[in-house]
Amino acid sequence: MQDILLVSGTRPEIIKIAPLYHALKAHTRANVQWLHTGQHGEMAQQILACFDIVPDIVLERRGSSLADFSIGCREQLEEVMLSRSWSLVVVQGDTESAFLGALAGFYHRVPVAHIEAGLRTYNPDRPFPEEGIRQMIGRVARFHFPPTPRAREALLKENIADKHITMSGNTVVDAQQWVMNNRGIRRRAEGRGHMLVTVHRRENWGNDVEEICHAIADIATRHPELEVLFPVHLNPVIQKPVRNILGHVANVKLTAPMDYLDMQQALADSWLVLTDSGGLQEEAPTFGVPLLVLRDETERPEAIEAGCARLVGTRRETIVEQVEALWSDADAYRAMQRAGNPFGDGKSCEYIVAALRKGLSYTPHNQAPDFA
Ligand SMILES: CC(=O)N[C@@H]1[C@@H](OP(=O)(O)OP(=O)(O)OC[C@H]2O[C@@H](n3ccc(=O)[nH]c3=O)[C@H](O)[C@@H]2O)O[C@H](CO)[C@@H](O)[C@@H]1O
Repeated sequence: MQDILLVSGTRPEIIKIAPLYHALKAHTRANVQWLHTGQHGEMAQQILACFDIVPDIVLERRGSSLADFSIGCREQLEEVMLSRSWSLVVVQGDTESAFLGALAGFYHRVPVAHIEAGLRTYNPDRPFPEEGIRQMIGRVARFHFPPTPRAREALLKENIADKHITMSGNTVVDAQQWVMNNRGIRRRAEGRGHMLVTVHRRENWGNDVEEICHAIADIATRHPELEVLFPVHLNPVIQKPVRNILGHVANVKLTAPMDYLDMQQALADSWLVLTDSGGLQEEAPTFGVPLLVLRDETERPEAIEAGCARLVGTRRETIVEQVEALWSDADAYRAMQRAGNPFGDGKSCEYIVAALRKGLSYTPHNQAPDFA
């Protein structure tokens, strides 16, 4: 029996690996083991529960600094790697957990599969440290699953052999389909719906968060009939300015971070999304909800090119102008709504399982593949 190790650490990783876990369990005879590194704690448990996943291995988070977390995680991963003869390690994205999972596979000569491969800004400072981590995982992975043609091109330019690359779309869309099918998520709002806002990225800490909040206050004041829903990240760097600037605006509802199902429901019920989140850029088009990206650049330009999102940056006046433009121009709004989702068709896991089945059957210690 082939033993496959799925490594997760943060909220977005769990969301994007969850549908693959279910697909591998349903369509192969492999022994699929879910490992959680503990990088995100309580928030991770919530998301795992949404997808009916109980991790097989949970590492103990040692220390609060990234260095301490890394050292502890590396040590414990070493024990896990030695505990059996793994056939494959699967990592997703660009976190420390993904990097350590990939490194563990690499050192033990176990093939590494990288989901959401090939995202690039080629600016190691933005996003930091993700851009560097993505590139490093790309160097050690055997199977690369870029979500889009652009991501595939980036990998080819980095001299990764075509035969090791399978363009799969983003599994985030599979995750959405899973909750639509299994949890009944669908649009329930009547009329326009609310404006959903999230901000958490490091690049926006400080003055940019304040500018964004002032813009939201301006919009909410001009349109008292528009409800603004803002799940506020727990980081005090975000909490403080958001509560100071928006805490008393009547039609702005500040909430705790939402669990994944509530977030998908909130997304489905939105008129417009304002965010610096990567995941939401990929998710909003599934529900046909236009999105404004509160950043100066994005490693997901596909949404901008497809027309379902606009890059607006963090200047107060520009944000207000862009929201007003969509408020008053029904045609422009509809065009964004109808652009479709450039990140995937909900079949990414099917493509990934097929590619792994083919690829793994050639590795020497897997003479009799268990992929049925
Ligand atoms: C540079 C970059 O782009 N990096 C990305 C970034 O990920 P991100 O920006 O997508 O992260 P978030 O916005 O935190 O998560 C999004 C997911 O969470 C759900 N969500 C959100 C708020 C909430 O209240 N409840 C929820 O359920 C939401 O629907 C969505 O699915 O960092 C990760 C490393 O941490 C990286 O791997 C990832 O490339």
